[in-house]
Amino acid sequence: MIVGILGCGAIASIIVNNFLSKDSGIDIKYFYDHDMEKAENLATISDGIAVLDIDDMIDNVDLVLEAASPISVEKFGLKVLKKGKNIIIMSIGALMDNKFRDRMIEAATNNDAKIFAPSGAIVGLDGIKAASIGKIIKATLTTRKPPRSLGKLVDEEEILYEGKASEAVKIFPVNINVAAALSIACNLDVDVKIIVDPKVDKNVHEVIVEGDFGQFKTRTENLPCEVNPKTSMLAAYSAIKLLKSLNENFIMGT
Ligand SMILES: NC(=O)C1=CN([C@@H]2O[C@H](COP(=O)(O)OP(=O)(O)OC[C@H]3O[C@@H](n4cnc5c(N)ncnc54)[C@H](OP(=O)(O)O)[C@@H]3O)[C@@H](O)[C@H]2O)C=CC1
Ligand SMILES: O=C([O-])CC(=O)C(=O)O
Repeated sequence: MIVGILGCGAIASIIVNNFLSKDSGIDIKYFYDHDMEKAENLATISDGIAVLDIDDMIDNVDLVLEAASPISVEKFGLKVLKKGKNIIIMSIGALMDNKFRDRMIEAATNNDAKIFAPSGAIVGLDGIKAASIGKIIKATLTTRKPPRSLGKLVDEEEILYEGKASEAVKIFPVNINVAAALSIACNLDVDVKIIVDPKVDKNVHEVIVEGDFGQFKTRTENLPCEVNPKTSMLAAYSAIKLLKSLNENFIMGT
């Protein structure tokens, strides 16, 4: 499987640095970023090709791994699917817009392509997928990040946002994709609280889900990426695991 990466920042670097073996049958070969230098850096590490024109990537791959921004999904997502190529989307916030999500799913269906959304920086999506077979009644997300992860300078804990996920992804497009993942998996516009807290040094996500199965609560204390503290290491690892699982014959978890 030939893969191209859209967006050559923190997540892409972790993927490239943890995916050097080509034994998996997956070849991460093409790199695109609006900063050509970033694409060239990753291409050099992985003996790949940096492209100036995204079509040169899409036309030559089986799958595009988006690790750029919600805007990039809006800009290139349909194009990838209409060319019959699969896509892994990290910037899941783009899919909170129901009309856009439906158009993406329609394009995937009509062109025999697939859209994958990794679990990213939260835990519990496996249980939510199982729970969604019954009825999910309520889901909440509380995200607590250090000031540097949210680009804030504060001395004391402060609630930055309290409301629905659909609004949260508009206000914090590169900080709360996890709320979109949770909402889409639960089929609910979940309640979100975002707290900036100078006392924590990790990106902490607490998820509570209630349904006819019972209730669960998960708490992830994520180490932020060195190069981009907004983003947690686990998010990049989830993309790598999903990518590898596409070529595996034994699938664990829902
Ligand atoms: N699902 C989840 O749980 C998580 C999702 N994410 C999301 O994944 C995405 C990638 O994260 P991360 O690697 O940390 O981000 P980075 O900012 O480190 O890297 C993204 C790269 O993509 C580039 N880029 C952005 N938009 C475009 C575009 N339209 N066309 C070409 N290049 C573009 C950026 O350039 P520039 O900097 O110049 O804009 C940057 O070089 C983000 O949207 C982030 O919010 C992150 C963590 C968890
Ligand atoms: O990485 C994280 O902790 C969460 C994040 O940035 C996002 O959901 O966009």
